[in-house]
Amino acid sequence: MHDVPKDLMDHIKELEKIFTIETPMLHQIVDVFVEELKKGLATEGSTIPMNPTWVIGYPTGDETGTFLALDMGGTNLRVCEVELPEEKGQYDIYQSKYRLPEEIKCGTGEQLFDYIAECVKQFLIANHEGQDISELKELYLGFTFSYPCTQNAIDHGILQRWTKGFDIEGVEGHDVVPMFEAALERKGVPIKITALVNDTTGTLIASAYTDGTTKIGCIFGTGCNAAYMEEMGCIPKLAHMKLDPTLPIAINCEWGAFDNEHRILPRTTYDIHIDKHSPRPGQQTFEKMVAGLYLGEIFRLVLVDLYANPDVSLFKNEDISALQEEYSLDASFLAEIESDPWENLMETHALFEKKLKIDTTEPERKLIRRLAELIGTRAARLSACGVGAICKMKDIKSCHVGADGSVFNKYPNFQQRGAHALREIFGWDKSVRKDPIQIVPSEDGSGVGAALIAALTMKRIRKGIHAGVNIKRKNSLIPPLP
Ligand SMILES: Nc1ncnc2c1ncn2[C@@H]1O[C@H](COP(=O)(O)OP(=O)(O)O)[C@@H](O)[C@H]1O
Repeated sequence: MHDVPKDLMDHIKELEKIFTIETPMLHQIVDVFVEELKKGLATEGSTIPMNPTWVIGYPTGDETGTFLALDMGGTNLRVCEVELPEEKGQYDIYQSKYRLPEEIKCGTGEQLFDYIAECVKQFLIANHEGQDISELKELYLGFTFSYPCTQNAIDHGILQRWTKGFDIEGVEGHDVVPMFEAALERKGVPIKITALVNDTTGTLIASAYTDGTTKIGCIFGTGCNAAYMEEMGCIPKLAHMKLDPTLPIAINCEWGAFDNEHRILPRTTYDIHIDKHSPRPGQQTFEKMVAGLYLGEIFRLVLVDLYANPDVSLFKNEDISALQEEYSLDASFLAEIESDPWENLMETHALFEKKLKIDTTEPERKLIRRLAELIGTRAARLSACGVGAICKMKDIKSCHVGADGSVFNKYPNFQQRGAHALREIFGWDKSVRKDPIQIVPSEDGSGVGAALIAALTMKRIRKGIHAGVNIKRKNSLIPPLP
């Protein structure tokens, strides 16, 4: 970068210092992460909640039939119909995508559930032409609701708190399943919610269905989270239930809350700013450093800060009012900058001109590119710490980690950077020809995974096997404990 003026070069160095996570820090973060995962298994209400999902074991292959899945992500809403045939590992999927309007994310619970019930209705009308939808009583739905819930049974979930920028009144502290079922009833849609599923658990189950070496499911999208299969005997907080200690149960970690106490993560002033100005300050510390929702905002805050710095000549004589708008850039903006193949970063020039009406110089673009790399690399390396921590805690020596989400699938080099960090965490050198633990693109967890979990649940119900603590919920499909 010999053509970059000294003031910009100095600031690139400063940014490198604050955003780089060196190998020793990776190790320290993993160690604290393991402690916190264990605390979550031991005690209710820990920082990392380690929520039992009541998904008991992996699919065996004899789950068959047609199931619905509804995926309420942070950005989109998707309705799927999944056919599971006789052959294990196979499926057919039909789906429609709907945008979640911004105003819904800050409205009321009734508005939210009415909106998604209407999407389900429209999907059924389109996919069951000629059929009366009020007759579709035999369809069962896996509801992928990817927000931290306390689950006492698989078709039950009390929302602990909204994440990913949602702030909908009247839902936190309530069971979301009856709220959604009431909305379906209002719309005249008679389907039953068989399972409330987190996208991470769906990813774990869907990936394990087609790849038996899968041990962890991860999401790197609007938010960031993971799920894995735990033995009941390793969950002290459920010991009072006196269930078979060998019973496998999927745990939704909700690891986005890691380090809410600020013990270890090297937060920059920009991370602190994001937290302070978020709807939930003090929560989701890890997520706010790695998830898609925040990467663009971290990037934007750094540029605004440099512009205001009299010692730096960045965007001088430019109108930066578009850049000053909060959350105006998302992770795809950084992904585009990192994908620019030209030495003079001419695509980045066009991007800034089009999106922000800023005419950039080549040295400015060098700083911009380096900043995007630093933020994207930090996110991938921190994400690898979470994967490393689960593997260390469970003494997993080799496995596939099924991963999904636009950041994982579309952000350039995210996968390679994560793999590199895992090599540093586990100390694999060049003599290890194939990484024993690999994060790989998953099957469709929120669709196929949720449908598989609905199928698994129906199989257990038909066999009369109870899963979950004794709850009294009107219309619950789960039989109470004998
Ligand atoms: N091309 C892209 N590269 C990197 N990140 C992207 C890209 N497109 C979208 N994103 C980010 O991914 C997030 C959405 O994640 P996604 O997995 O698509 O949905 P959801 O989390 O709602 O299920 C957004 O925060 C957005 O910033």
